[in-house]
Amino acid sequence: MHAAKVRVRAVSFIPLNGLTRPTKFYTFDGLSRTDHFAIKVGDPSGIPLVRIHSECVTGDVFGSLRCDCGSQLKRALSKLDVDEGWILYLRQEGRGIGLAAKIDAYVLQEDGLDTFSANRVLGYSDDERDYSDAAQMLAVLGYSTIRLMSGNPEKAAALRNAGIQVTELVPCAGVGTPFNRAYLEAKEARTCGDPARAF
Ligand SMILES: Nc1nc2c(ncn2[C@@H]2O[C@H](COP(=O)(O)OP(=O)(O)OP(=O)(O)O)[C@@H](O)[C@H]2O)c(=O)[nH]1
Ligand SMILES: [Zn+2]
Repeated sequence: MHAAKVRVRAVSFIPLNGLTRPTKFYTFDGLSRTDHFAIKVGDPSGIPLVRIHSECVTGDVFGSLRCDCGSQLKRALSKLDVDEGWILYLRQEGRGIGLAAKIDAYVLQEDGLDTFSANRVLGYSDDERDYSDAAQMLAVLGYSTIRLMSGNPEKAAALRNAGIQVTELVPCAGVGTPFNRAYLEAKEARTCGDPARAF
C-alpha cells in the first residue's frame, strides 16, 4: 500500500457545534483526491470506531430529507462524542458519480426508478465509490484494524480488500422520513436487511 503523507491542517482542537469532546482535522497529501479529510473526536484508544462517510452535499450540508445522509452524519458525530473515534469524509458525492449526475438520477427517480436503477440508466454502476484512499488514510493514521459504523457490507469488503481489517459493523442508520422511504428500502434490499451479512 502506497502511504500518503499526513498533513495536519490545524494543530489546535476545533470545537464542533453540539459536541463536547475536542476534535482535530486532518488533511492528506498523496491520495487520488486531495480534498478527503478526517476528523478525530476525542482521543480514541484500542480498535477505533470509524465512520467512513461519503459526501452528500444536499443531505449533509442542507439537510435534504430525500436520503438519510445528513441524519447519519449527525448520529455518527453524536456517537463518536460518547465513544470517541474518527470520521473519514470522502469526497465521493452521489456514490461517486458527482453532484450533477446525482441530480439527474433524482429526476429519473421521480419517474419511478429506484436509486440503483437510476444510476444504471445513466450509464453508471450501482456504486462507483472507491475505498482505497480511505484505507491509505487509515494506514497513515496508524490503523490496520477498525470498527466500522455502517450498514453497508460492501464498504467493509472493499476496506478488507484494501488491507484494513473490519472487526465489527456498528449500526449507524439515519432517520426515516416520508421522503426517503423508497431510498432506504432500496438500500435495505441491497443488504437483505442484514448488515452483518458480510461476517
Ligand atoms: N447516485 C446516487 N447517489 C446518492 C443518492 N442518494 C444519496 N446518494 C449518495 O450516496 C452516498 C451515501 O451512500 P449510502 O448508500 O446512503 O450509504 P453508505 O455509505 O453506502 O452506507 P452506510 O455506511 O450504511 O451509510 C452519498 O455519496 C450520497 O451523495 C441517489 O439517489 N443516487
Ligand atoms: Zn444523501
